Amino acid sequence: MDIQKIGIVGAGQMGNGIAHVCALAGYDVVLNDISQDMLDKALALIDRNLERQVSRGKISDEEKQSAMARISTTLVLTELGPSDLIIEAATERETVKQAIFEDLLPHLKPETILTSNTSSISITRLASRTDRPEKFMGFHFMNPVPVMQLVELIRGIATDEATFAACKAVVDKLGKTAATAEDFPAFIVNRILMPMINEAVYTLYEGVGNVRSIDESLKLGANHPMGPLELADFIGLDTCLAIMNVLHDGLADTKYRPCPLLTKYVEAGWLGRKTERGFYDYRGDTPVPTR
Ligand SMILES: CC(=O)CC(=O)SCCNC(=O)CCNC(=O)[C@H](O)C(C)(C)COP(=O)(O)OP(=O)(O)OC[C@H]1O[C@@H](n2cnc3c(N)ncnc32)[C@H](O)[C@@H]1OP(=O)(O)O
Ligand SMILES: NC(=O)C1=CN([C@@H]2O[C@H](COP(=O)(O)OP(=O)(O)OC[C@H]3O[C@@H](n4cnc5c(N)ncnc54)[C@H](OP(=O)(O)O)[C@@H]3O)[C@@H](O)[C@H]2O)C=CC1
Repeated sequence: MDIQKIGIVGAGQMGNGIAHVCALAGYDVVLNDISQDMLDKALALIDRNLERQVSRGKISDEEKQSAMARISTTLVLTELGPSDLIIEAATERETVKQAIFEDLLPHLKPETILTSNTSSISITRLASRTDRPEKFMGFHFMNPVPVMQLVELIRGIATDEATFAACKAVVDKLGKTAATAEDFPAFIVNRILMPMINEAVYTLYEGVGNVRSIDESLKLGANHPMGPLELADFIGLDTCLAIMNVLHDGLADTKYRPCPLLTKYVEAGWLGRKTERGFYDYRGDTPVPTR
């Protein structure tokens, strides 16, 4: 299938990054969210991130302007109806994602491909609640989307080859690299990354180190670009907890139990950078550890 129009649901940090790279690659993009404020913020951020690429000589000002012109935003989910491909990037909660697909389906063309940017949730289960499980896939971008090279492609049990080939062609056109993963909880990247982040929170919880020493240890001792707690704040602590819960429930192994301290931060609404407080407090000029 020749994909030209892409509908993106959810204008948070992933949705805006996905809109950015799709528009830059020449796709027409309609970005949907339930909050006008999120849509406005997303457009402003895309503009800023494209400008950063212009100032570093990565793209021309003309390319930036055409990319911006290819993005429209809407609060009305049904306006994604004419899309050839849907990329759902709303909150990491299965009921939210199911409801979005349910509301969207009656307005879509029969050939439209459905995908989810979920970090962990079963693609097979999400697909089974739609009228087209063979045209449903996991399309998992990494954060920050304009910078990270990888896209994980996850087939559900029913996904057909034409759907996989169409999604792979999109990844190629974005100039990114596809890795295929089987549909098991959290796929490849988060199966490995999230237990490490959770272990860093246990290390903090048990007092083995503080926020700064834990992050510095992994940055200077293992050459990670960000420490695990800094990265958790960057991803969003609600998303990290949701992924650990999917691993714990789906694999039924206590080694995946979420650290109670991670739960406590989420309960406090300290979700990391997006709420300006998590393992660090971002409200001042420089991030200050909260422990
Ligand atoms: C949870 C999931 O489901 C899956 C996931 O995504 S897991 C998370 C995966 N992501 C990571 O692990 C990210 C780890 N961190 C990093 O790689 C780096 O810290 C980083 C790329 C985010 C920033 O790198 P840095 O060297 O500290 O910053 P900086 O020098 O300012 O940026 C590097 C480049 O990225 C660009 N950049 C940084 N953040 C950006 C953003 N949000 N949007 C667009 N461009 C951005 C910069 O413009 C710069 O570009 P050039 O190389 O062209 O100059
Ligand atoms: N953060 C990361 O590093 C990565 C996340 N992902 C995945 O991407 C998805 C999005 O994550 P992320 O962008 O970080 O999350 P954010 O919290 O930044 O954004 C989610 C957005 O979805 C919106 N939303 C919630 N419900 C609906 C709905 N019914 N219709 C439309 N929009 C809705 C939220 O609105 P509101 O705020 O008003 O609730 C919010 O704007 C998740 O599935 C996550 O697991 C994948 C890779 C990396």
